[in-house]
Amino acid sequence: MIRRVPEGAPIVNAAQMRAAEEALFATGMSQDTLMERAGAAVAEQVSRLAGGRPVLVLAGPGNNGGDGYVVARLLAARSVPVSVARFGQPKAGAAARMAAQWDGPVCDLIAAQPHPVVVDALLGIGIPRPFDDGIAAKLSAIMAAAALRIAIDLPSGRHADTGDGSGRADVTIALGALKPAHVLGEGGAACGHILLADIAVPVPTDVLTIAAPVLPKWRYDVNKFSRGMIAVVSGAMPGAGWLAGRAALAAGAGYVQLVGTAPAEGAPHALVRRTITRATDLEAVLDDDRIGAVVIGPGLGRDEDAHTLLDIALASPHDLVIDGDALTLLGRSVAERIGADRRRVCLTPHAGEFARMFDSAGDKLTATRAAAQASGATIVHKGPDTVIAYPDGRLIVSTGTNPGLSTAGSGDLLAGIIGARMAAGDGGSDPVAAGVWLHARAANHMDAVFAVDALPDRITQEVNACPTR
Ligand SMILES: NC(=O)C1=CN([C@@H]2O[C@H](COP(=O)(O)OP(=O)(O)OC[C@H]3O[C@@H](n4cnc5c(N)ncnc54)[C@H](O)[C@@H]3O)[C@@H](O)[C@H]2O)[C@@H](O)CC1
Ligand SMILES: [K+]
Repeated sequence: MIRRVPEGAPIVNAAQMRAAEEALFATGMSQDTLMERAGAAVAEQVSRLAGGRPVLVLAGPGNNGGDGYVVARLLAARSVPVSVARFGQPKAGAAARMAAQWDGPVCDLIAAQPHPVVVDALLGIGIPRPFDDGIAAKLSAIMAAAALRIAIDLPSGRHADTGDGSGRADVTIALGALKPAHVLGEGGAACGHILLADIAVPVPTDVLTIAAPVLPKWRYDVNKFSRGMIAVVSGAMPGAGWLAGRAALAAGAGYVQLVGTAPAEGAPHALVRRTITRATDLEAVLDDDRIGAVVIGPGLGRDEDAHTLLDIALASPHDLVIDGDALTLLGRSVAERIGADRRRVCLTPHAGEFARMFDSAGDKLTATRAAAQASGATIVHKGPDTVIAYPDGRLIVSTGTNPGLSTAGSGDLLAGIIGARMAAGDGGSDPVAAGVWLHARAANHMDAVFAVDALPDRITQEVNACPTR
């Protein structure tokens, strides 16, 4: 499923969210005001999504439940048919005060009747404990009978920071900021579409969801080199290099050289083949200061020639996109060898490649950030949740993308697109994130099953639709 995830949205963990709320309370804002604000934002969305169907709000014991009581009251005020199923006694404070203001139909969760629309306000960013058997069974029956399940902040039972647990929703309305659970792994998928309710809580963070890029505007005297000249170093499986080169052209590069001892044949003819006799001949090809970026790794193989080609690419002064086999060849010595102190380097590992190069303990955000800081490279840690980490600590997460992208050749395209954007010059937004966005965005316009060969044309459409500056 392609999930809607807000672009450029802040992501914070539970502790950071609580600290942001506390900072606001310290300025004199009351918890009731904030809860009213959260409830109003959620009620607005629920009323739109419910389309007149009866709504059941499941209200838990904490502040998430408090939000639920506000939502019920505001929906009733809009004449939406709504009732509340209560789970546990609302805790003293804002939650209890909001519960006391609900004077509509209410029953215990265990006695709740199925409804077409269910609003899950049982648990939020508090640490969830598993529900006891009776409640768990009742909850799954209520959820199974619903046509639309809307979770407030998190599907109840999911841990905000890890996404672990068992809750599930069709739509999750995140309050104030996204949490790691909304974007990472199976937990992210379990949240369904994500909406962000702006409750005006300032959340300082350097972790954001990906956003549409701005591409650098061409100068009046633009030429094939200034648009971006890239060299794709092709190895034992030249088809992969061909895909990277084809995608680089599609993503706007002005001149793409496909270099190898056996480059792939076939269209497009704009792809310039530089067939070399021996791997060592790469040195002369890369001795060209018009080259804006070198892409190496797709289909490189791991034989002796592959080592030679990689050594020469690393010895060149060019910016690098390193993918596939080249990552495996670098392994644990990646930081020492890539020379990220004298050029831009982008590494594009999937989970297996990442584990061969870096310590992958901890969650994906933390591990990827540490790897970027240790290597000095920008890292695109691919997967259903792609995490981009910059050496300065910033993170960008791309998630919710068409799972049809999970096919052989997809990563080759991505390496080529990133290479093209890196070589396209400055002035736009970050070229690595731009590449990841274009790849995902193009895939989201395809059906579930598509051939990667068909993606480049769609990538070109996306490039042409991007604003420039
Ligand atoms: N902090 C604030 O001022 C605001 C918080 N908001 C809401 O408050 C939420 C966080 O509130 P809380 O910290 O109260 O956390 P929760 O609402 O997640 O509730 C945690 C409570 O549930 C209990 N609990 C957990 N698992 C249970 C189980 N299996 N059976 C029974 N009880 C269980 C815990 O012991 C704890 O008392 C946010 O997600 C958001 O929805 C919003 O109202 C905005 C303002
Ligand atoms: K919830």
